[in-house]
Amino acid sequence: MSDGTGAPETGDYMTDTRPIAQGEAGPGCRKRDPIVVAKQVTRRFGGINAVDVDYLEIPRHKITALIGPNGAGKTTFFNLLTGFDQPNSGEWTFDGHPLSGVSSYKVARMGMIRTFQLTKVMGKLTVLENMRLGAADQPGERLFKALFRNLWGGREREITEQANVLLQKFKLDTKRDDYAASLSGGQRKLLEMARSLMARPKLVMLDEPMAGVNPALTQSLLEHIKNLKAEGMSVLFVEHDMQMVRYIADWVVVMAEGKVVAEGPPAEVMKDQAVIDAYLGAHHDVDLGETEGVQALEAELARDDESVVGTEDEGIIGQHLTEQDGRAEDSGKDEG
Ligand SMILES: Nc1ncnc2c1ncn2[C@@H]1O[C@H](COP(=O)(O)OP(=O)(O)OP(=O)(O)O)[C@@H](O)[C@H]1O
Repeated sequence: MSDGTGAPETGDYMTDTRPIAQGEAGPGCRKRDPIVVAKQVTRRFGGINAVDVDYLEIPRHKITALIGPNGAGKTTFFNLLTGFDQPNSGEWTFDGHPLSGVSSYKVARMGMIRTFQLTKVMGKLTVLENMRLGAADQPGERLFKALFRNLWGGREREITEQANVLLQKFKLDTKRDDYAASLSGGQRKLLEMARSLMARPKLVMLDEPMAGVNPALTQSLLEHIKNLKAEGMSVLFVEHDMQMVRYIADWVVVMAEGKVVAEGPPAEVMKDQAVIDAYLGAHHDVDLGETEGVQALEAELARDDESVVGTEDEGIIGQHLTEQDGRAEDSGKDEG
């Protein structure tokens, strides 16, 4: 810290301790440096207001968790921001550029890349071929390629080199010539994350990156997410597991019934009454901001079949419950 304001040395995003919000944290609060600004974004399915976000800014160079109970609208909001779905109303900008109505392909080219809850790697392509598909301007089989073979040949080599570096980082280099279908669920998640980096994104959006991942790979995924920030990217991720959120998120946005009901640093947000109400219903006295609080909640939920925190087979809380029930830990999910 050179200037005493908490601003990082150039490029050191891990040590930036300046407040993320301008002023008090709360739903729709302004950020010091937003990368996404969304206004009055709505999406209805029949009579359901799946997304009804009045105003939201996503901070740049930070890891933001988007949490909320099942059906809160998190995935729909991801789909809207990235052009995979169209809103009924609303507008948003990414890095200062208006993005509403822009196709998913163009959104990706502009540097906003997402992964999916269920991975979308191509099983019949090799790991390396999947990686090459992720490059922003991969030449493919265009006429130009034939005409300017040397030029494209150089770019193709560059893409392969970039893919090899990433595969090594993600410890998938020994699998590079294997079909993606042969990878475990956790390895496919790693591949999808590695592939998303081929386009050199500014914002990486991860939809439930930890779900179904074997605990042995969870730590590695968490470190990779932290590394994205260390390398200057912004991250927005959906996660049900509160421990994970507390471990890596700088900022937490809470959705319930399509709306943003709370925002703030993880420890504070998890004490927020609106969050507790949205998640816990009757369990008002439990503090999600502390490990002991989570344990107390586990014990309480174990006695209450109706409670929903995350889903039955996802997340630390869910895992504990299934263990206590004497059922398999990874029931029915992809294993890592
Ligand atoms: N294509 C669709 N058609 C009809 N309803 C939909 C569609 N997609 C989502 N919904 C509804 O919109 C609401 C929000 O769903 P969404 O999947 O965005 O929630 P979520 O917060 O991502 O939930 P989860 O944590 O379970 O993934 C839900 O009521 C859901 O049933």
